[in-house]
Amino acid sequence: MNLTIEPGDFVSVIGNNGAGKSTLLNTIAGTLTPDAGELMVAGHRVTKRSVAYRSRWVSRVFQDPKMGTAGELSVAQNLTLAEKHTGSLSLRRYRRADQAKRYATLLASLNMGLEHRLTTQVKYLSGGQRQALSLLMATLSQPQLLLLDEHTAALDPQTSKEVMALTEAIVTKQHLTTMMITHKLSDALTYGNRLVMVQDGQIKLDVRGEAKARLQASDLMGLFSD
Ligand SMILES: Nc1ncnc2c1ncn2[C@@H]1O[C@H](COP(=O)(O)OP(=O)(O)OP(=O)(O)O)[C@@H](O)[C@H]1O
Repeated sequence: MNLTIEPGDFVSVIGNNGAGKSTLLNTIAGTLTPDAGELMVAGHRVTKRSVAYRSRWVSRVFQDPKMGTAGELSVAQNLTLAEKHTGSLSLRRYRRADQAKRYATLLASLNMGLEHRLTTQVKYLSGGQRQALSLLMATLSQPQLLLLDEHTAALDPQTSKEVMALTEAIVTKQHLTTMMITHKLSDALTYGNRLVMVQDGQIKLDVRGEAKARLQASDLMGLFSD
């Protein structure tokens, strides 16, 4: 597979079960090391580097809302952890006294009522609230690459819509380079400037811009059955 993601790309990745989508994301994130080939992230050769090393550039939101947050910790404590991870001085230099106010402002932008739940343990949040928090935490550091691994698949249709709208808002506001695996063709068509279809470990289709905007679900269904 040879794939170059350009800065600012928002790529939807689709494909049949077993096509290789997760393997691709795992290889980029570093949970899988390829037998051959090379992987560059933000100009750095990271092929054999650990997940932790890459995490300064790469953030990930998983399908399972429990994966991106610490359930025993409060909403505020989770945000503090994410901030510590960013190493961002601009974020760190805020005084502790400002923290609650600043977190409330950040959380209010999610429109999930989380600004009133700062001291609530995350395990008591709904899946949608938890996934929105995961998204916020994953993007606090302004990552060079945001990986979304079917991050709305475990949510009900309405919440899934809300989290997708939130995703688009955050990605657009921060100009994040993003790869999103999804089985929802409508989401793949609606969101992002580029669509990649993976089949048998290869890129079967790679369309962007106008060509992507013209794509219909029926075009993709035809390719799935090829
Ligand atoms: N470390 C590995 N070494 C060799 N083959 C692997 C490895 N990990 C996964 N595979 C195989 O690669 C293929 C692609 O799997 P992958 O999980 O990437 O598919 P997927 O497109 O994400 O599917 P799904 O939509 O079901 O999640 C599968 O046949 C899987 O068994």
